[in-house]
Amino acid sequence: MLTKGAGAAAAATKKRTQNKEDIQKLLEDEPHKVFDKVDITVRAGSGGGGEVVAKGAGKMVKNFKYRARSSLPKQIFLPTAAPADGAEGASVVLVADPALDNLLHLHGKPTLCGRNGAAGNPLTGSAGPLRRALKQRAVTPPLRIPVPLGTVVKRRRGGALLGELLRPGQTLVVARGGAGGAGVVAPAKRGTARAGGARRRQDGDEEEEGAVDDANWEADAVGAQGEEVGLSLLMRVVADVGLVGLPNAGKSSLLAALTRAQPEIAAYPFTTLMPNLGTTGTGPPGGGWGDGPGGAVLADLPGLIEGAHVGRGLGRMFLRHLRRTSALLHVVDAATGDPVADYLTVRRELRLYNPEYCTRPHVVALNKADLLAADWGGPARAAPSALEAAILQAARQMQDGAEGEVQPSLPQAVLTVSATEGTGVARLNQELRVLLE
Ligand SMILES: Nc1nc2c(ncn2[C@@H]2O[C@H](COP(=O)(O)OP(=O)(O)OP(=O)(O)O)[C@@H](O)[C@H]2O)c(=O)[nH]1
Ligand SMILES: [Mg+2]
Repeated sequence: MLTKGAGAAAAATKKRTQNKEDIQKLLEDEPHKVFDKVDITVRAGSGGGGEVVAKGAGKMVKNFKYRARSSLPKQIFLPTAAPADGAEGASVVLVADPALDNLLHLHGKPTLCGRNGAAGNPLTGSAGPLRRALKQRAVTPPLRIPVPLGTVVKRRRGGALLGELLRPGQTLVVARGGAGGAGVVAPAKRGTARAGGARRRQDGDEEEEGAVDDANWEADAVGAQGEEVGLSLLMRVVADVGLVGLPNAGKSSLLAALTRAQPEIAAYPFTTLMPNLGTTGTGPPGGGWGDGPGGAVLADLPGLIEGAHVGRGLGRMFLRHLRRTSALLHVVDAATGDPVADYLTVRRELRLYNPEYCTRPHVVALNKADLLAADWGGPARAAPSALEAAILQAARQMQDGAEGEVQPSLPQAVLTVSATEGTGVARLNQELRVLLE
């Protein structure tokens, strides 16, 4: 029986280790698969125990009013202070941290625990030090867990929504600390005599039978257990504008041109695996940028391909990150065979995933204009102005072709830009500002 139990325990440990290794491997190899969700368990601290003071406890102290030959006693009895309460246990609080953009730091963590409350103690515990100014309840600092903006918190069991963290610094208490135990005065034991208030214990065998009247008197002094909750955290990018387009269209390059962000840029598809955020400047048009209040937050998402709405490529995993954006910036590679078809592919994927997405106001950026100029007049390449017109035309056709319910929006502007050379970027910035107003 014992060996069997030991075997099961060893198996459980092995499984745990295996799980941990799996998570570690996943985090190293494919973090984009789990960057926006994690399951964690949090446990708040338990309350500290209340102080237990014997009834009539105290001590004899010198009576300062005593004068020779006065009738006052030389010593008087000083009862102990009222018994102190235990401190409340630490609550567990989630805090929206604008510096974070994923939930990877919470993977593979054991249960996150708040500290237990301090026991009631007139000197150091909940009653505070004896100095009056400091004599306040001891406070147990809560356990603060940083999460990125846009985190949705659900209870793992049952899936009840506990809250969302959208503003920087916003907090959400997910597990409350246990209440501290109350300070109690122990009932007098039978067979304990007091003389002059001082406690004097009688001999052994009498104390032995010292039964207590209320057998449960000590229960009040015990601190309550802290809450333990299993949570599912899900993050959705919070941004004003979402950058969408086929892989390799230059979305990350445009984000780098419009903001201070420094996303990875490379000449192959699916360079971007996790959303990158950046804030546009509010400086004068054309004259540099700088982050400041009022700047728009742009989110550069991984490339979309045909079938993304059913999960092809990085598909659905990222389409949902558009939920909280209020406008879209379509990035189209103007130097491909058919930029208009590329634009329509992305529009269609958006509509198939969520019809509401393609009704949002948007701007089209025809990127890589420098390549267009290089081999001007080639058979497959149209002049920028003709391309812009063709995109508008296609958008109108899509709008006309829509059946009833949802009207896809027309682009508010179609601009030819070059992310690498910076042409048209200042105008694009302006258009985005207008778009958001
Ligand atoms: N000539 C030229 N090349 C550009 C321009 N913008 C981007 N590129 C190049 O296009 C390639 C892809 O750029 P990215 O910004 O990584 O494209 P992306 O859309 O973010 O790609 P994914 O993240 O893979 O979806 C890189 O080699 C860039 O240097 C441009 O305006 N002109
Ligand atoms: Mg990219």
